[in-house]
Amino acid sequence: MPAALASLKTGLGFDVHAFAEGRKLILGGVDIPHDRGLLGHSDADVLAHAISDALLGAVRGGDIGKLFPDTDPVYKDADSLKLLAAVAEFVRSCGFEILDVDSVIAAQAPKLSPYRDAMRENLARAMGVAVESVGVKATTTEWLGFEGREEGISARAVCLVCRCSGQER
Ligand SMILES: Nc1ccn([C@@H]2O[C@H](COP(=O)(O)O)[C@@H](O)[C@H]2O)c(=O)n1
Ligand SMILES: C[C@@]1(CO)OP(=O)(O)OP(=O)(O)OC[C@H]1O
Repeated sequence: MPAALASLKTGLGFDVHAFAEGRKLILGGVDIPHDRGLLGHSDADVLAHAISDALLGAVRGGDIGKLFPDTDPVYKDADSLKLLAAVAEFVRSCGFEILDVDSVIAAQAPKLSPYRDAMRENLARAMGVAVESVGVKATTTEWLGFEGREEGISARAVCLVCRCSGQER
């Protein structure tokens, strides 16, 4: 196998947060108007968390809770884009470059497509990659499951990273 191919790693991330009254709905760093927000120790940005876990998975770096424990008051109401930026730095410190990220949010409501590009721009900036390297999609679950009952939102993400130091790209 060519060395460049041998240095590619994939990552998968998944996260869920429940809706709660009196919380902001922050997705991909965008404050989205809605009657409820997501509950969490941090700002509960389920999309930023799924992408963080995908990146950590790719470099076998554990998961978001290992890096930023939800028992640590430092992360109370934390801006998850800042956590994602720290994860991206950790990925680079392991010798990997972030090549590509794709994601999907499962939410019955609200309609998320108007915020897609703002989310992509925020996430790309946080990770230090081009906006073209970041995909964000949304789907309902056709009223099925906890997302369909509007009890919460889930997000899934995949990424591709490359150990590029000293190798041809
Ligand atoms: N919260 C959501 C969910 C979906 N979308 C957009 O609607 C399209 C159709 O969704 P289905 O679940 O009915 O397949 C989807 O492809 C998204 O473009 C959305 O914006 N916000
Ligand atoms: C992000 C962290 C930060 O303490 O808290 P939560 O907002 O509860 O989010 P979760 O997805 O449960 O991940 C754990 C934590 O790392």
